[in-house]
Amino acid sequence: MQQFSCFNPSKMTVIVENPVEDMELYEHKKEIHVDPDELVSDGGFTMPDSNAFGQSFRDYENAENERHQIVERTYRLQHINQTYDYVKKMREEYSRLDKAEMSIWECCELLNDVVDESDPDLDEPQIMHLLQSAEAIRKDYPNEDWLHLTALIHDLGKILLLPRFGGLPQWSAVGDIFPVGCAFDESNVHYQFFKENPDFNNPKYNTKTGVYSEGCGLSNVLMSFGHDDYMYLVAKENGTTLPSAGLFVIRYHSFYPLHSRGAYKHLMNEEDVENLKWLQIFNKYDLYSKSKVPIDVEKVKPYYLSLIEKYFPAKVKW
Ligand SMILES: O[C@H]1[C@H](O)[C@@H](O)[C@H](O)[C@@H](O)[C@H]1O
Ligand SMILES: [Fe+2]
Ligand SMILES: [Fe+2]
Repeated sequence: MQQFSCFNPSKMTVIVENPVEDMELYEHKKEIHVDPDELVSDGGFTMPDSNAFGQSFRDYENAENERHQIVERTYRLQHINQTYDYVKKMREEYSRLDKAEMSIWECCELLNDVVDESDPDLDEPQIMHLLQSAEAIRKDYPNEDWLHLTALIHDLGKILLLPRFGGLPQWSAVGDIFPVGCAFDESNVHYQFFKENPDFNNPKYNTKTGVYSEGCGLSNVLMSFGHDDYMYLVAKENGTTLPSAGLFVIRYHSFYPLHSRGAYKHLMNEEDVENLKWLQIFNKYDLYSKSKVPIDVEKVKPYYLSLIEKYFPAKVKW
């Protein structure tokens, strides 16, 4: 894996958004300067050669894999049903944040009841995945506490599957994400299922830029609705002080066609290009920390509670 090859640890600037401002406008930003010496690109965390089932990671073709059919069904429904209109409707509904009030840690605990049917690499409770990815990234980037917290919360949006949060179907909560309103790129997994999406043949939505323009910036692009966008909305609307790179990682961590295959780059603006470097770092820990090695929750809990207190209000609207 050469995911770091494009990461140039020269003096980096991370933009922090003022949470009360409309972030789509990218105004009123504070800047944090990160010391590049703190950034260890390959330290304590070792990437495994195969996943917890002894197979290669992200193998969507392997019919021997018993989870294969469940995963394929999820993607089939996702690709057929996630249309431009559907996404607009869901974003409106979930921007209201009227489902619950609870702390970030309470939400982590809720993830124990969530099963993700899009993931060929993981059948552990989701809370383990949160802690495994956070602890893995902490090993290599000990001083970037915002990155540890970003990892801890990146998948919390999967509560969308629980009845209290709308009990959404798997295809509207998990899996890789992609833009709607422009042509679906062939690098999406199980691309063939898009042919049954009503937008596939709609000339408004099926050209390379569709309803967007070159370099318009990802924040102006509607993404298929799921746990990434929901958690981004929750973090932003509750006034998190996480830097813009943290919000970007949360919002696009499932955008594999972009961060791992380089598709849709024509929609990015300069700030996206900067933030993508962090996302590509993050992805290594998100994907390759999925294992059967458990984390002692009680031991690490005080550390994560301190980060939650630093970056979030005590009660968060969901
Ligand atoms: O199956 C996985 C899982 O749902 C992850 O949480 C998501 O971020 C990935 O993109 C997806 O491939
Ligand atoms: Fe995810
Ligand atoms: Fe994840």
